[in-house]
Amino acid sequence: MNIAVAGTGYVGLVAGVCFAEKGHKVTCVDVDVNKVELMKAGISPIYETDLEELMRKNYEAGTIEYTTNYIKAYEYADAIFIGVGTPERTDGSADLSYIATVARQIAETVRQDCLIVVKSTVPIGTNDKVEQFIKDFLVHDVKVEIASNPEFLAQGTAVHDTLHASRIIIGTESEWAKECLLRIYQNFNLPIVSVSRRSAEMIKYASNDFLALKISYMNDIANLCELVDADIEDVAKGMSFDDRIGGMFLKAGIGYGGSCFPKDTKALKYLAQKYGYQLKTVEAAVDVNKEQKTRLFYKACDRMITFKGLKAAILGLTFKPGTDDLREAPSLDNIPLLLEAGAAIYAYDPVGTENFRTRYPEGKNDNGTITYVHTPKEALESANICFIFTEWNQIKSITPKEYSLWMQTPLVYDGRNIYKVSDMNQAGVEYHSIGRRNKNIH
Ligand SMILES: NC(=O)c1ccc[n+]([C@@H]2O[C@H](COP(=O)([O-])OP(=O)(O)OC[C@H]3O[C@@H](n4cnc5c(N)ncnc54)[C@H](O)[C@@H]3O)[C@@H](O)[C@H]2O)c1
Ligand SMILES: O=c1ccn([C@@H]2O[C@H](COP(=O)(O)OP(=O)(O)O[C@H]3O[C@H](CO)[C@@H](O)[C@H](O)[C@H]3O)[C@@H](O)[C@H]2O)c(=O)[nH]1
Repeated sequence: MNIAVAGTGYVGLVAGVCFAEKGHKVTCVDVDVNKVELMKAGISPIYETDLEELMRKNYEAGTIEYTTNYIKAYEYADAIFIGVGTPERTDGSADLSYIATVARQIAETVRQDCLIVVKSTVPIGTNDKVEQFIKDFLVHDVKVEIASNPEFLAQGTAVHDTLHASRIIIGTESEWAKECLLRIYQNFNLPIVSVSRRSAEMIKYASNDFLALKISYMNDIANLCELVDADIEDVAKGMSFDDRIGGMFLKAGIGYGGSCFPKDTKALKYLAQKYGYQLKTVEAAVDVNKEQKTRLFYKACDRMITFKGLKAAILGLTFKPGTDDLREAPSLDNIPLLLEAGAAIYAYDPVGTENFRTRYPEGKNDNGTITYVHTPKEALESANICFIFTEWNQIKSITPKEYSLWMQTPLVYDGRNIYKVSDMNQAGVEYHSIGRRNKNIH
């Protein structure tokens, strides 16, 4: 089929490339000229495993193209997928302005019957509004219908998650729309769950918020573990054997970040409030996460008399490994606090440094300074304190002994529970992590 995709971020670009890979003719549209030029040159504007290879393969085969010319892309498309952002507004609600812009552009350009598929995460009822909006502004006498097809990929594994998705959710209001989506996904050979549009929109939020809740629950239990001298890693392991609980997303740490969990929990909380309902579980997940993110910093404050002039090694800036994305990363909560306290920060991240530098330029920031380094060793050498924010392999491969060899004071605050407490203590490191008591400190 002839498919257009609006937005070439994590969702739009990966969906477009995978549709091309599965035999469709795809045109990816973005308003960002630089992104489009990069993609035409075979370069992915986002850091994702396997993406560039598939982009090049399909571009050379002529099954995918990139453009800023939405008119050409939309006018004779059989289906248009919308994958633009729905960021958080200051009140927690989802900003639908990008969706509205694309909807208007579609209404004014489509010249043949067309299925419009909303892949972006949108509040329940948005698809209805998009349909009405497009019909209100439709220029040509054609049939348009809206379907919901939320996306479940995770960053860092986006291509794999799309080609091997656990399920494809299609939310439609007619047999025509359903048949069309079934045809689009025919070659993916994946389980398809067909529901109403509103249920599909809810499945996305309910899934993300459940995972966020699971993480916050484990973080809450982890904090209690520290008080009662239990070990959260052992607790999670013991829980994971129960199939009803499952082994995934039980990892306690420095709180969830990323472009989705933080905003989607707040958006559902906001939506519930709008209907006069208090979504207490999700609210609790949000509250726990907020405190979790700076818990280690405040623990360090209890231990230190000052950060002024001290060398603080920061290992990991991105919200998770496998991505250069900094959205809602714990580093963004903690580094400003350390700078305010006067620390001399030496930050290492294998791919996130350039993005971080645009927000915090090298040199003096607030009362402190920040220096970006190329290796963990440069960050750790002569350091007085170390914070681990991301569990990159390059960071996991630092041995406990190296901390005590390289640092002036081997004092480590690990937000990802990378090491065994006993290994760190044996190596002479004062080690603070999440949900596990440092046996050397009472
Ligand atoms: N990032 C993820 O892992 C992920 C996973 C599942 C769902 N989602 C949801 O998918 C949506 C998109 O997320 P993302 O992370 O891919 O966003 P993103 O910010 O990475 O990309 C959005 C893209 O849309 C482009 N754009 C804006 N207006 C446009 C227009 N009028 N026409 C064409 N392009 C336009 C932007 O230039 C940008 O390149 C959000 O609703 C998000 O919640 C994201
Ligand atoms: O046990 C865990 C698992 C994850 N995290 C953290 O949770 C955040 C999100 O991680 P992850 O879910 O792996 O990454 P995302 O790319 O944000 O993907 C989530 O958000 C996407 C956007 O909606 C969804 O499509 C995905 O299904 C969903 O996993 C990160 O900060 C992780 O460090 C934990 O703290 N403990």
